[in-house]
Amino acid sequence: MKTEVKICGLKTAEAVDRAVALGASHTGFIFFPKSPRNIEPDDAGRLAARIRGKAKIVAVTVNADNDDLDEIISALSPDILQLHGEESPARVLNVKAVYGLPVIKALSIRDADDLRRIEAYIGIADRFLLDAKPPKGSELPGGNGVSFDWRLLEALDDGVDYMLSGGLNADNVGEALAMTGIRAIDTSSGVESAPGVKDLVRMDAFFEAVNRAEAVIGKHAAVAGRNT
Ligand SMILES: O=C(O)c1ccccc1N[C@@H]1O[C@H](COP(=O)(O)O)[C@@H](O)[C@H]1O
Repeated sequence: MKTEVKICGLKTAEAVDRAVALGASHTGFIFFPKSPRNIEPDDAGRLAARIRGKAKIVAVTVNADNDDLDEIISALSPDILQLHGEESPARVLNVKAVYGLPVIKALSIRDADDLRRIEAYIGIADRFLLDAKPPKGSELPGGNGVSFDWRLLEALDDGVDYMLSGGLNADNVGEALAMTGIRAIDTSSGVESAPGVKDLVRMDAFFEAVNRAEAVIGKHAAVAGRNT
């Protein structure tokens, strides 16, 4: 099974084109003024037009109100909304009812209690994005380049559909895929040369690492299959 890869925080045509050429399944555009990856809705709409239909277009928002969502959705026409703030289950339901778009609810994880917060959103959010808790002092709820303890995911019910996020880069993504068994991942700062600056070489390296890990995992599965 091919790993779904979301490249988030895209701001340039070069980065958008490269992400899709490399096989990204999802492209993320950040609407959060404090972020170095913040993009104006019209600019995001122009970039998304280059790749619409080739990869899912995800609008990433943080505690956005309906006025903000109206503007973003009308400029971008995203396939998916990623709610990366403290949106309650009731707010997620409301957003889905008003806009009729699938919602990825991001949750920040540091310990087992954080992971249990998923339960309140089951049957409401279409998918989850599990990110690390921001370090103390960070103004960003995501995009901090930090990972959480992936062993916590062992406690997660098999039926929970999520993307793994937080500090993934070419050096650790193979281990993340092998350890968690997840086939849906998300990265932002791990493919940048500076905050908000996507680096095509790092993007290439990230996808190479994913492809290498898939080949190894596939081989192990084939051997296991022969031995059963
Ligand atoms: O990237 C940001 O600046 C950002 C701002 C506000 C909300 C979410 C944001 N990013 C999300 O966080 C993940 C993880 O980032 P990283 O790989 O650890 O840098 C990113 O992919 C976005 O979905």
